[in-house]
Amino acid sequence: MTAPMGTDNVRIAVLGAGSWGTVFANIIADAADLARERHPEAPAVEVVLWGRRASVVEAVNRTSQNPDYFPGIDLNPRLTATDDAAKALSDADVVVLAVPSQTLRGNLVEWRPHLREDAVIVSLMKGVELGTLSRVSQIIAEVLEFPEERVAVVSGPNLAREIAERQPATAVVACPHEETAVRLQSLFKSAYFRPYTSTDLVGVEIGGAMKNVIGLAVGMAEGMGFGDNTKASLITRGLAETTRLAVALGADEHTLSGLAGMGDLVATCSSPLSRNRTFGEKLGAGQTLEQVIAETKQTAEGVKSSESILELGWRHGVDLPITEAVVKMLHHDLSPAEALTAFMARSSKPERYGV
Ligand SMILES: NC(=O)c1ccc[n+]([C@@H]2O[C@H](COP(=O)([O-])OP(=O)(O)OC[C@H]3O[C@@H](n4cnc5c(N)ncnc54)[C@H](O)[C@@H]3O)[C@@H](O)[C@H]2O)c1
Ligand SMILES: O=P(O)(O)OC[C@H](O)CO
Repeated sequence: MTAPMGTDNVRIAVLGAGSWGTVFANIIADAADLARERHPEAPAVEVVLWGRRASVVEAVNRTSQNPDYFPGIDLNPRLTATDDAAKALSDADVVVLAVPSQTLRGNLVEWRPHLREDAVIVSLMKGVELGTLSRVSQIIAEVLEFPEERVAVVSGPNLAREIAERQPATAVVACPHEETAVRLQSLFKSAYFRPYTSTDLVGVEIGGAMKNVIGLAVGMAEGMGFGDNTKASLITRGLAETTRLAVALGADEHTLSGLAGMGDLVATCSSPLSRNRTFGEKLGAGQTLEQVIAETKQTAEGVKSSESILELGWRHGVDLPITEAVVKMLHHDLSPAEALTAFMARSSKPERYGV
């Protein structure tokens, strides 16, 4: 990896013009403007957003807004969009992926012929694939046959709406190859978005995927009318089971107390902006799964990933009681009240076990 993120101009394609893809493309464009303002000799960065729907693409190009997701919020005017993936990918040095985790494998097969062989791929996704139990970076490496130094992940407490409003936020850019993480960090650092680096891809990805499941559980507690003790208990024990699984998969325990672990868990479990928490809240308030799915227009990754994460736990002999309760409620007709009773009645144990 040389020119893409060195001194030459950079072309970045962001695939997925939904909530996070739109905002992340905007971060990159704003970051490039700031870099140029401070260092006029900095490489030029071109950002192109790919979306499936022609109406969204047309609106971004004509009005510099994405009215379906963020009406009234102005995006960087240098951001352009296309519904032609081949065009977006043509000559892209960095390809950022922001589609649902469960569709990614099929999307990548379609996009692969258009990708540059030396491109760097960055996942913004927070899920674990059903069936294969693969993390997103593993899907990318497998389908594209890319080496680990060209696959990275960005994760953290990043509720898209707040960052669309350019409120300050932080994140982690993870890649086993530190130099890649550092170069991406410099491309993504704007006045309001501060990425840190990590080489712990496993910890960062498991933190991101599991906080969605715990967010569903906390939402259910909220919907059932429970208060802050219940929610704090779920968050804290949720972090314990996230850490157990991540460490069993080879992660560094400390990653889970960082931004991609505790940070994201707190943001998701506290915010009405979280799709996962909101989804759980509606279930806890008594709506059926079908009703909530019908009302949910954006991706709530935890609904499907709860099942693959539970299976990962079984495969590695890791106890995931909150995840198990969420799976039973979502997919096996256990009521939130029954799940809570079963959770509270589990055998007694010391607070620190298994890690
Ligand atoms: N929204 C956030 O605040 C946020 C923050 C951090 C990470 N994430 C993660 O980013 C990923 C994307 O989430 P999002 O919030 O942008 O979701 P979203 O539902 O807002 O957007 C998903 C995008 O993927 C597209 N899409 C849906 N099905 C597709 C398919 N079969 N093929 C190709 N494209 C398809 C949609 O058209 C849409 O543009 C998720 O893994 C999510 O966990 C989201
Ligand atoms: O809306 P959610 O629940 O997918 O959460 C969004 C982000 O992942 C928060 O960091």
